[in-house]
Amino acid sequence: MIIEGLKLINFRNYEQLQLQLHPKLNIFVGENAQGKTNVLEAVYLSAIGKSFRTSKDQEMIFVDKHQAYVQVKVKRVVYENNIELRLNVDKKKNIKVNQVPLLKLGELLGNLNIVLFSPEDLKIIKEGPGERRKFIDGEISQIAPKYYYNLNQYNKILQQRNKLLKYHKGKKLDLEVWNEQLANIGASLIIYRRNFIKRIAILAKLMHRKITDGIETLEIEYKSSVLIKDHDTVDQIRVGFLKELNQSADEERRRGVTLVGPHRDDLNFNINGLEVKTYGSQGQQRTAVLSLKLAELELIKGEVGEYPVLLLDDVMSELDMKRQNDLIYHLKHVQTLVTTTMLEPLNIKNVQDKALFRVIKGEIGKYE
Ligand SMILES: Nc1ncnc2c1ncn2[C@@H]1O[C@H](COP(=O)(O)OP(=O)(O)OP(=O)(O)O)[C@@H](O)[C@H]1O
Repeated sequence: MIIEGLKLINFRNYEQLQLQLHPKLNIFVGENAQGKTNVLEAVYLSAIGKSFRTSKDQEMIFVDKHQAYVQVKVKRVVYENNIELRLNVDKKKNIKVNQVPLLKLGELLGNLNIVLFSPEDLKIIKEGPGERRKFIDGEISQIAPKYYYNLNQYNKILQQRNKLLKYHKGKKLDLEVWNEQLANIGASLIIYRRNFIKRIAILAKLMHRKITDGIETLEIEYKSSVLIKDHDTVDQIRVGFLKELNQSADEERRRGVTLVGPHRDDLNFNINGLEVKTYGSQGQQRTAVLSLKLAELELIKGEVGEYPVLLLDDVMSELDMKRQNDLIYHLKHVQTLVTTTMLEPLNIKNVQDKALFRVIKGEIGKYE
């Protein structure tokens, strides 16, 4: 799929922008704080319904204005999607796809698939399990909106269960009904995660092998908080989950919080048997994330039948020549939006299919 055009009104530092995109490589060049990332943010918003930089929609509205408008025209193999978002200062945002207003944010997912690679993604490797869960949830939600719905349900049940535990901390409490609900929906999340991680792990291993000329083996492993076996069915997982909730009941009462479940899952990244977070060099960590991102492209292609749009925010110039070449090789069939402060470090001389844009103070023109 490709984005044909983008229109912004009062979005971040763009008062008015109408942009035609190239079907392959689009490079946005500009000094710091000119509005390069804002363009990627608008695209991300049209795909996911949220920003990757802020949880407050209001921050994306041009200061002192009341509404921001974002329109993205997506061309897919057999149909087109016209996505429109209106962010409002004092009420919820409105989203339309092909003129039809959406009732829930989840309905937007899948209309435009994207993969974002930004310096922040190193957090997936370097920081706590919450970052890795955010990654898993974001990726699965894009290809399986049912997962997004289940995840929201799970979080609601979890929140209420935690409230009860906290309120009755140290006291006896009957949680049977809550446990049943948590285990039911939690088991389905675990199955989705197990399958997704299995698939992305295979693809990322292949990518990483190629990028490192076969020297490094990247393994990604699902560390489920609930004890599961490889071929457990959803029902077996549900039963196991319930058992663990019962076993940890006393501890939960003491601590006033839910101790078992997908909200405590994690991922392990190993290179040649060593944990990347602890033993990997900066370069290895960056390459592991690159492999993961390339794997995502392939996984989405396998799932929806088309490559997603790739957003590279300020990461290209951080890669060495070999890795840039590997990346560009993989992008032959993928529409890509790249931001950079300088063109020189980018190894793109041999890439014919491209458009260069110059970004200055919320205006975009041809790069001359
Ligand atoms: N709501 C807003 N209204 C008006 N301007 C805004 C708003 N939010 C951000 N900006 C402006 O947008 C600019 C930052 O844009 P952006 O984050 O896209 O920078 P960038 O070109 O990617 O820079 P860098 O290379 O530093 O990452 C800043 O000048 C900032 O003041």
